[in-house]
Amino acid sequence: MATMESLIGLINKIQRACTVLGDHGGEGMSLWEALPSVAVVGGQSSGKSSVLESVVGRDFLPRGSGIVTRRPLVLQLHKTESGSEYAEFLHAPKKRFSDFAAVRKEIADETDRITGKTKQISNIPIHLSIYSPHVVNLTLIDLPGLTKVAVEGQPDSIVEDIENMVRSYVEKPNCIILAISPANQDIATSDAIKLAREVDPSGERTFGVLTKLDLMDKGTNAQDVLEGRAYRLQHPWVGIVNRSQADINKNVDMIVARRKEREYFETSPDYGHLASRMGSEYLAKLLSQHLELVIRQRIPSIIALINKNIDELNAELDRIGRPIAADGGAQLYMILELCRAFDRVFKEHLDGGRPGGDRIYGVFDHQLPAALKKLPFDRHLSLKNVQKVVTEADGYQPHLIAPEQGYRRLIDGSISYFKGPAEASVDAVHFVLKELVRKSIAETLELKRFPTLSNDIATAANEALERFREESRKTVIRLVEMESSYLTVDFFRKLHTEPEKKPEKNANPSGPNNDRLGDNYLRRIGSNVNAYINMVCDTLKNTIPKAVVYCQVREAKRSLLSNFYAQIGRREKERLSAMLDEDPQLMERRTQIAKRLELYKSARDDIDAVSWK
Ligand SMILES: Nc1nc2c(ncn2[C@@H]2O[C@H](COP(=O)(O)OP(=O)(O)OP(=O)(O)O)[C@@H](O)[C@H]2O)c(=O)[nH]1
Repeated sequence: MATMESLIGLINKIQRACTVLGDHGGEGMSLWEALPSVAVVGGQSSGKSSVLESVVGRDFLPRGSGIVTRRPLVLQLHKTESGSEYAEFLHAPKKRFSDFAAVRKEIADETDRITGKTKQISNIPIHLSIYSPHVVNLTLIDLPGLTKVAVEGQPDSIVEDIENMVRSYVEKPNCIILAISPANQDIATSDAIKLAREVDPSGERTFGVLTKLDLMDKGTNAQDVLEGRAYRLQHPWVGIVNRSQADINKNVDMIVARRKEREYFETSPDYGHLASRMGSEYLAKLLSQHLELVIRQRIPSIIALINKNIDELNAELDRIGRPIAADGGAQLYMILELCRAFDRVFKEHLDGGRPGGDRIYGVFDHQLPAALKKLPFDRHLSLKNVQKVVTEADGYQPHLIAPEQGYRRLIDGSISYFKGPAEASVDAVHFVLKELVRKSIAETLELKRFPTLSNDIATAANEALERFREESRKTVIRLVEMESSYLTVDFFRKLHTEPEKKPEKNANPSGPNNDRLGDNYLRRIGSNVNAYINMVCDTLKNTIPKAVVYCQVREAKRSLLSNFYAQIGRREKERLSAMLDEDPQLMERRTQIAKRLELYKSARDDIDAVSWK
């Protein structure tokens, strides 16, 4: 069975972790909200600070008129076995305060650091731990005193602002409310009770504390309240006698004050019968016991919440990737793995599974045939041009049988038109591949966290594609030039054996010499060349795609990153780590997650250790 003190000490640990994590109960269910805490609530001058101080047993809270507490003070009391007392602030973790006057000054200064010297308030808590053999383990939250009027220099809204801030703490179901009311005021007018009733109507988490019993009018007493008749709460009321202002001015020691308080109750004719259940020491014990009960009830849900947080953080860590190894070999391995991941995605685009590869087929199936169709052979093989080319080719001696040179020039001229569509196919496929590289990088999840490496891969892949394009361009141009360099002889031989068509009736009637360069004759040359070019076109329509795929697509699949691999293999460790440079925001996020994980895990270990003891 866990001991009470270890349980509360444990909760203190978790609460400190929450503050480190900046988790002071924002949106959603935070760990902070899952843990019980004790908030001290009361009107101004109700004796709030005095109660807190006597529970702690030390003078340390700033005093003054008006609103002194302008930020919540989360006060964690740690009982030590022996030794000296000291205090520590979370915002100055290395500094131990053993002078409590300095603690008071630090609270005031730290308040001003956030709120400025104005009398504004802030809901960011100050975290103070006090280590002492004279305290019980307890976490208390001191809140600004509820007020009814704004003092000079404060906006009118301050009354409401304070009430809202106090309410934001006490309305949490895990908050135990220490409602301070002065005995010399009618309990019906108590600000603390009013607010407590509003947020905790059943009274199960409200502890009524009645201060200033010694200041009541002679002949009156607070038995009605303390015995629960005037205002009923589920927990018994505790009466307190704090130091008077005169005691404070005389620097009456806290220990002495406690003794005097004890004596007051023991000797009081009104409260003697209640003495064992009165006073600040009793209040501290009562609170600890109640906290133990609440914490014990909460352990399963706290563990569940921590586990949920751990799972979420782990999942996020998986998503953004684990930290990078420090040694060169491991980094090289990692780079190669990332390249391979990219390569896999890229190949899926080409081979199917991901879209994009089909666009290459589109180039061959639509773009190339359409471009071939548009070639201006009509113009090139028009009667006029045929005549011009044939005549020019003959020079000063007209041909005798067949215009051999004329044919060759017409064919050469026509074939050279194929270079355009051939090169356009090369370029079109190049752009498809380039786009696929871009897409593949974006789709390679593993690469997301490495913008530098992504860039390097993109550059290397694009350089390779550029080389393939050049090679492919040379190859398709060569294919076209091969067509000019040696013609298909059979085609022309066959032409020769075909019977000549009879000239049409209204054809050119001029003599044989004239007929040699007559329209029919030229038309025939044109149509022969055209037929030959059609045959070449059919061939190229098939061979250009083959060349393009061979030089560009096949190479991209085989060796897109080959040069890159060779380069990085030679690289120094420094340059490798530079390549694995991550997005700084991501690195920051990972560090944060790691820190949170560690805190949650240690909180969980602590809980496990305590709850199974
Ligand atoms: N005689 C006597 N005086 C008390 C008692 N409790 C508080 N006082 C005095 O009442 C005054 C106000 O007490 P504080 O403890 O400062 O009250 P507070 O609620 O913290 O007030 P603020 O800090 O202004 O919000 C001080 O002068 C205390 O000495 C008590 O039980 N008996």
